[in-house]
Amino acid sequence: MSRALVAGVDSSTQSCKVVIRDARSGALVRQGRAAHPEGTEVHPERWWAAFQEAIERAGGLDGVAAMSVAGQQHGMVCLDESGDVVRPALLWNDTRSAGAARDLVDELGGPARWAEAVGSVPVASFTVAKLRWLAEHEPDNARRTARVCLPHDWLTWRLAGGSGEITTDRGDASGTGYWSPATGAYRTDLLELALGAAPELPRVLAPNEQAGALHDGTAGAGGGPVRLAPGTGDNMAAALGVGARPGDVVVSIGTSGTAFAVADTPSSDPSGAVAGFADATGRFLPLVCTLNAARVLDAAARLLRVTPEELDELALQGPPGAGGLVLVPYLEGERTPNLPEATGSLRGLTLATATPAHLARAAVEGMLCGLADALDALHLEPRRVLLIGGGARSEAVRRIAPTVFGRPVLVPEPGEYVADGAARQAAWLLAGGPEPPEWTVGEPVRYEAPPTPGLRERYAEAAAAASATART
Ligand SMILES: Nc1ncnc2c1ncn2[C@@H]1O[C@H](COP(=O)(O)OP(=O)(O)O)[C@@H](O)[C@H]1O
Ligand SMILES: O=C(CO)[C@@H](O)[C@H](O)COP(=O)(O)O
Repeated sequence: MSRALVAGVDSSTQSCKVVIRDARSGALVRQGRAAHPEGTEVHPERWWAAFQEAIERAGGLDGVAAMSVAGQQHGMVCLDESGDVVRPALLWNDTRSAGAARDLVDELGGPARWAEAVGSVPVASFTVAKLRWLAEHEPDNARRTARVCLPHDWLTWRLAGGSGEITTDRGDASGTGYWSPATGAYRTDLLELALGAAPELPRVLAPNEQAGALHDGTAGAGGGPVRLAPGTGDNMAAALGVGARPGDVVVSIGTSGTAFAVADTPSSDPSGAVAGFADATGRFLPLVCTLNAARVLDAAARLLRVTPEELDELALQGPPGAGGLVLVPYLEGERTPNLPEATGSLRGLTLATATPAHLARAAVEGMLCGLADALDALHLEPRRVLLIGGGARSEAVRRIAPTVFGRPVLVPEPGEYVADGAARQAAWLLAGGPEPPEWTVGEPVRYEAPPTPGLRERYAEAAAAASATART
């Protein structure tokens, strides 16, 4: 009998990736990817087109028995009574809803009230803030909105034929700002506070509950329809894909930078730095997110007119600390710290530091300093720090990270850990049982180096100056 395969999808900010793996062992069989459009508002049909292209590049779904979709968190997908998309989705990195988030925090009585209600204090990224923006700026679209869901919910629903019930999971629901990880229930009062109405919300599935089946009649392995697992947010899927255990902190350098940990109990941080998310297994996922990660390196490479590999070489030629040159990487505003209107800045420019090597080094160090602050905000003493995401493919990032974090980092073999986590979720649907099936993840490579003296302090000063400018 042929072996059963599972497909895992990562519909993230910049692209859609598909992996097809053996359901039992987790061995990679084939994979594909396709780009998403630029910008912070995207019509969901563009994700669908990229998904289909990625599946085709992965050689189709032959032999696949179950599939699961992980997606970028928080994106606001509004549907009307007929299931048509009301307007392009506003993505997690669209900061137009910053004022709406501030208003919502005030209206509920301050950040502590939100942290208590839903585990997180909303900033521009959260769906709840985007819905308030919609109510204020596009009241006709707000009125037309009969259902609200998230990117992975919409793709899963579309795969099942685009009619009937929409579903979600605990992980992604926890990024809306109107679902509580601690109680496992929606706070429709907060949805109403934001939108002035309570459109229908996706049903929150248990971690290995079936979301439906592939609509187009594609027969799965064994002749039955391809079964759909609940799917989840991309960070929750990454935790599953990399096999994160209590005591691990995962630092992901994708479009966003995230630092997160698997926890047995819910968290709530009234400072707003740590989002108290749920994970994809029934546990919790405290997470700190920055808006500026791998694309800081893309921008530096563009400025210097070099390839990513050449940027790595330059950064590794530059002296630790970049001779005092500090790049504060708020290129898209920032989320943690919450400075949606901030811009990037360069400090410490002298004749000596005005070289490509110094700038490349400062870009890598500045981006990593933002993530070091994220790690600190978790207030954990991690057993392991695992580095993943597109930016972790950079040799300079791997070698410089320990000098900034002040601890060794472990880098798993480069891979698509979000899509892998989704595939593991699909395998869990097939296998049943209380825990996902054990898949072997290769031994990570350990990078170790002494901390660079004074670097974090200089960054803190430069970031404080950038933040003071943004607040005036
Ligand atoms: N070798 C590399 N060096 C530096 N950055 C890289 C490298 N490979 C990929 N990246 C960066 O990774 C980013 C994409 O990471 P990914 O985790 O796929 O993002 P997302 O999931 O948010 O779409 C891009 O900005 C890309 O430039
Ligand atoms: O908003 C968050 C986490 O709260 C982001 O991490 C998004 O989920 C987008 O992820 P990437 O596309 O950068 O992986």
